[in-house]
Amino acid sequence: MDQSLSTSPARAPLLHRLRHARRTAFNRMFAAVYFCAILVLLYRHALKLIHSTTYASFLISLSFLVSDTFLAFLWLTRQCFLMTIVYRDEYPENLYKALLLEKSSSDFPALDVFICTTDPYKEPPMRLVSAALSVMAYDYPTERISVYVSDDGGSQVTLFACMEAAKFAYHWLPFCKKNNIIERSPEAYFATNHSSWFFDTVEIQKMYESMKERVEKVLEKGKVGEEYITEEIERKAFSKWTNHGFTHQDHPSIIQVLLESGKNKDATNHLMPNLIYVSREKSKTSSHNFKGGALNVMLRVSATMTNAPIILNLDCDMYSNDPRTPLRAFCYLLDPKLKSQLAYVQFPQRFNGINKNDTYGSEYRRMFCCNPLGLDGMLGPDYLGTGCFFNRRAFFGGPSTIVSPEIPELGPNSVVDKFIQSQAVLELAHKVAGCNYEYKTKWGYEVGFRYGTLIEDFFTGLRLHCEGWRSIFCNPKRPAFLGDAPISLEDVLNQVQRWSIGNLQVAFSSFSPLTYGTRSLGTLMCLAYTHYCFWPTWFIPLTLYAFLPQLCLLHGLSIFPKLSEPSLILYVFLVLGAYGQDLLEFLIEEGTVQKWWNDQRMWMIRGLSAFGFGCLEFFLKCLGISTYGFGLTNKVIDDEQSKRYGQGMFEFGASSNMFVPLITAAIINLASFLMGLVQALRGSKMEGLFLQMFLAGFVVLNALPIYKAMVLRNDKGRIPFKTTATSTCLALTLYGLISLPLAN
Ligand SMILES: O=c1ccn([C@@H]2O[C@H](COP(=O)(O)OP(=O)(O)O[C@H]3O[C@H](CO)[C@@H](O)[C@H](O)[C@H]3O)[C@@H](O)[C@H]2O)c(=O)[nH]1
Ligand SMILES: [Mn+2]
Repeated sequence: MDQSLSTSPARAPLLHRLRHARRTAFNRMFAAVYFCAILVLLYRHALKLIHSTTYASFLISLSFLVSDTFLAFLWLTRQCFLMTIVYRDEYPENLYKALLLEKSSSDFPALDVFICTTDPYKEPPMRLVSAALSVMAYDYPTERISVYVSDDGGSQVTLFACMEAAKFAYHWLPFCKKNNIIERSPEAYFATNHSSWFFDTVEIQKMYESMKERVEKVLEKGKVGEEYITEEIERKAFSKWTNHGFTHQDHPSIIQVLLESGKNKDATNHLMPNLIYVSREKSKTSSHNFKGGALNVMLRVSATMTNAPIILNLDCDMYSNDPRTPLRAFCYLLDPKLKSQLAYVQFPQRFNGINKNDTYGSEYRRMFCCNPLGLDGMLGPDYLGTGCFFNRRAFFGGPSTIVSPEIPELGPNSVVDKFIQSQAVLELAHKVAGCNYEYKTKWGYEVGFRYGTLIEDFFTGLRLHCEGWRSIFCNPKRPAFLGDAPISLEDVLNQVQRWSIGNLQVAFSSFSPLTYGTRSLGTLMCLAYTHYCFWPTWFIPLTLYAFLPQLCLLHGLSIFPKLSEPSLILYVFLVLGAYGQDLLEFLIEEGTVQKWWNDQRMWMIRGLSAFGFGCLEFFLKCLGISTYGFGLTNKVIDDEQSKRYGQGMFEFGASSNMFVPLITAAIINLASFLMGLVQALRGSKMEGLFLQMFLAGFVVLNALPIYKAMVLRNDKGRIPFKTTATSTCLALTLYGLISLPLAN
């Protein structure tokens, strides 16, 4: 499928390879044809608008012109992902030869890993423990690794879990290395089949289970009881929580070094990595900027303690499933030809435990796999929020312009020459973990994860591209990090709502011609897509297409071309072309037809719910009427719920407002489809209404699980009666409302 293209000179050992996907030529040709078809469609809408004779037909033509213009914009900006698709492979085995490394540990750069966690009741601490251990056990000089756990929940349970992880690491690290284990997350390893087990597995599994029991007991109690404290130093650490006035939203910074690589050794007398627990200062009077804020604190605290040139960022719900991952990233980050302009290497986000046909499209194949491949060929993928190796220098201005922070120790070139537990280091670390540090400092404006707001993710990427860096996307067929996806529709939609609010926030704060005026067209398209893909361009056209033609059908009004009209071909081409190309793209990236079907269904569902609610909430916030937070995705799984998920059933359950527009659309489409069917059976001429009926039928097909959950199911995941009733009332109201202009 692909043509090969070496990026290294002929005889030097190959570190990585770039392949251009052959289908780009087809994509380009298809885009040209499709573009012409869009122009014809818009021209047709404009003509109809000008020649409309009634008020109703004017309104209808205007709605179609507006929504198809939005869709055209969306299509146009999406093309940047299809024009230059590339794949990469890396060859870590050549790293030693290519870079003349002696395999002595000092040849490898130090690596700081940040793992974010927030709420131990939504993000099980054992999940965090597994994530941390999977990184601590990397096939990489252990003493060059420092793992920083960022606890935004300020919870002693999380600190306890980290202490337990440190103790377990004493056995786990040598066990993994001796037996050359692939899955170095204990949770994932013990869940694998017994063929990959060794004679000492049972013993270490016992240790793991007993650690798990302790952590879960402490979690249940909410605090660490006397019986779990074995050393004075631990008692001292936990005493911070008993201080008067300590709450999760209001407390001083807590930094606890749990393992120090110079001092701590494992069961086989090898050095351990550093493991540091950090809970930044919180105060009710200053905004903490959620995960973005946490990452900025991590950047500063790690600078004072280890200041590694390379940073890996992980969420507590993702673990590393390949112990050679750092070496893979270093094939790029240490490449002499690339390294001076390379800001980060992003690995794909892949998930475990997704059901057979991916009911909720939770793989986000397009966003996490397909799109970054296209961006990589152009200017580099966006930062996806986790599983990303950064060049620390990239946070301090462009490749040739360095922005030095006020405190020189925080700069990327500063060398830490003191022990991490020395008083000077700890004092500075506590200071820079303070909640007001960013206020009126260069850090607050120019350094760090710039958009330390609700959502930092995609946008850090944008900023780096703008300043002359590039980034790299690793092949999605070789995942290096795995996580769990939410398994209830409500959780999925809340997550998307948060993303859409974050995108809007950044779109409004940064998308100005002044900032981006000098960028290339390709960059602008990517910016536009990433900024706008989550809002009106989804939900306005979708809402229109899910309601208007069907309501008109109920009134017997024809608004699409008749079967005999030649312009029908245009409609068919536009719809089949878009869906067909999308399906193809999906299948090539290892998708299946059923998964694609569910994914396109989720596109509609998201468009009819989360995006609209996200927009609404954002504008209410602008008017000062509402406030929103980072609604964490729930990672605790209910057994019954997960059983239903396994069977591919939709999980509605809670009576969420988010479902109302969805169910309303489902009711209206079913009603209008049935109406059309009855009329057709009665023998009325349906030629003018055929396309509308077809559209309603398509929505009905997509909405089958909704009807089932409304009437046929009795389990806890069914749609609550209240939601069905509200939606029915809304459907009747809409029917009534549309009758008014049509009556004229
Ligand atoms: O105030 C906060 C809120 C969240 N987090 C952490 O942020 C991470 C992501 O939160 P999660 O609830 O798991 O969000 P998801 O929607 O599942 O995650 C996706 O979307 C996020 C942005 O919305 C990205 O940051 C993630 O990398 C991406 O996997 C977790 O480790 C949280 O602990 C914090 O550190 N502080
Ligand atoms: Mn997550």
